[in-house]
Amino acid sequence: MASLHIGLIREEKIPLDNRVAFTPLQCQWIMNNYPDVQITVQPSPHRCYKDAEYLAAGIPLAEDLSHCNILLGIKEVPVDKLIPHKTYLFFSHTKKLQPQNQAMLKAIVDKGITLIDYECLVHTDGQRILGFGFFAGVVGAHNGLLEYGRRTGLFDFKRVHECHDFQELITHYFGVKLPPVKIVTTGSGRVTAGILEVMGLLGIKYIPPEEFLINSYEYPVYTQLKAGELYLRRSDKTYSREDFHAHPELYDCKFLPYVTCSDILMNGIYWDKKIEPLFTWEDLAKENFRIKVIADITDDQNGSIPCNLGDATIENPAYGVNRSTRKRTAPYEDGSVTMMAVGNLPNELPRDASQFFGDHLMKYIFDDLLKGNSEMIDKATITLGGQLTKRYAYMEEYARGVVKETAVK
Ligand SMILES: NC(=O)c1ccc[n+]([C@@H]2O[C@H](COP(=O)([O-])OP(=O)(O)OC[C@H]3O[C@@H](n4cnc5c(N)ncnc54)[C@H](O)[C@@H]3O)[C@@H](O)[C@H]2O)c1
Repeated sequence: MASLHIGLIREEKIPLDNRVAFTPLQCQWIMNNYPDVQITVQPSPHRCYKDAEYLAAGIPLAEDLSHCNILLGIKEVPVDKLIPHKTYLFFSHTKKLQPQNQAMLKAIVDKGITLIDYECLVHTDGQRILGFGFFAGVVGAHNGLLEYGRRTGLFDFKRVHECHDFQELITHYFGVKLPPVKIVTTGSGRVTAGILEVMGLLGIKYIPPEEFLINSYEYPVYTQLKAGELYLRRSDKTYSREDFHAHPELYDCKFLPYVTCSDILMNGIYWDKKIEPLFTWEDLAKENFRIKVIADITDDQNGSIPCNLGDATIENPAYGVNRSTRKRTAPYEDGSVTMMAVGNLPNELPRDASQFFGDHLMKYIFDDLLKGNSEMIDKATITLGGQLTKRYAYMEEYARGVVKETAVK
């Protein structure tokens, strides 16, 4: 194996991200276990792991990373920070020809850069390898409960970002006795795994969907609706995963009965424009709409949750939506549903989110990255030395800077 020098770049996209691809201890482990690998960290005042923590772990800091062959970041890299002829790994958000990143991809081509996109790294069954969904689910579930507690005045939680890390958050759950709240969760991916983690930590009892629909409980309970329980093909009332993914427009959504028997909705299901929303504005305005708080972790504006009117912030994660006027209100106003909708939830637990990410990077990607000649890496390589690879040839006009009206956001 040839010797390799990895650089961890400082996040520069505004708003500044606090996550990182490898923690100090992960860097130390790599340097101890891979004698041919060196790591250098670009100093950063806003990274969740401080420069001093990298130094304490024996990882050198340097502003200039021009000696590194591979540069690892998280978010898009500003054009003027891209170093020519390097190999970069980060979430580029370019494969759907997103207009906001077109200039960056053009610069990547012009500067002869190799771009490997984390989002395109998949297992052989097509499942994405890297993502931050689990901690989005943890933070979203916590925030959903917190908003319910504040809305009803029944209990209060500390904010997640005021905790050092997940371990500290868990200590705040000791001895918490929640009121008899009914929580409906959707999805089965990483986000939902994070939601279920919080349900488990708080001792909230799982109830199967069919029982949840008809029963009341004197203790807190939740149910989980996976896609197969939420969507049925209109023609024959069946569900097949492949068919649903290929033809979601042929499926009806079966969520409606749950709006009348749930207090909190925690939404973690994948959505796109062809998939029916969970309910309509008309349903929201009805007397029997019982849900008081929606933690929309999936967080598509006007998406699976029609009353998602856009993002709130980590500082103020919730707003209200008046059920009749459909207007944004203060979070807990009478006649409104409380919406918790934040697009960067993992940034509330950046140390854990980074560690989780780095673990998966080490486990599933690192060896392929070092040895080269990897199909998995090839599939995620958008540009090689500034040339679009065959798989991404459809981006040719976009990469040249040609503006098309069909591009998606
Ligand atoms: N608010 C935030 O901070 C935040 C953070 C991370 C993820 N998210 C969002 O949460 C949602 C879920 O993320 P996740 O990490 O759990 O995803 P995941 O990749 O772990 O799971 C997605 C699930 O959707 C299914 N799916 C994939 N493609 C599909 C298709 N074309 N049609 C129907 N179903 C499909 C998969 O089978 C899988 O079960 C996504 O929309 C994601 O963008 C939000």
